[in-house]
Amino acid sequence: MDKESILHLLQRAREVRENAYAPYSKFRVGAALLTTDGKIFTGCNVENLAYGSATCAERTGICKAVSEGSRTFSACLITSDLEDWIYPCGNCRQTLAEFGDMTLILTKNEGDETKIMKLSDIHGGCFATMNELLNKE
Ligand SMILES: O=c1ccn([C@H]2C[C@H](O)[C@@H](CO)O2)c(=O)[nH]1
Repeated sequence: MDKESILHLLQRAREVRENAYAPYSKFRVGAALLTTDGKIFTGCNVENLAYGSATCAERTGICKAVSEGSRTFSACLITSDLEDWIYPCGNCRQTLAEFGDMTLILTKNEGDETKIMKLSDIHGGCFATMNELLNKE
């Protein structure tokens, strides 16, 4: 991916981070998903009093995209309030893996430094497909 496209995704993720509803954690996250046909879907985290049922930014973005008919992604960029790299949580890794081995673009709270990898490089114990799950011992 070229630098310009990455910076555009970063800008969109920073914008949507402003909409994070995070009164409990006070930790805002923004994600921007790029589809294989060039569309961008953004998402922020949306919390509620039952902490465990918060929706992460990445899953908000995936749900928006799938609801609008897009299921094939080439990249997911994530940004947050953290001064360090933000990595997707286990639930999000599994949700992203459901839709293929996309590129992950990790960033920090500010600046345009990126860490780029494939989801499969970090998704560890997650199963990529139902077949993989069923074929596992
Ligand atoms: O990759 C991540 C990690 C955390 N969060 C959210 C969930 C919760 O609202 C808050 C604290 O974990 O950050 C995300 O949206 N994405």
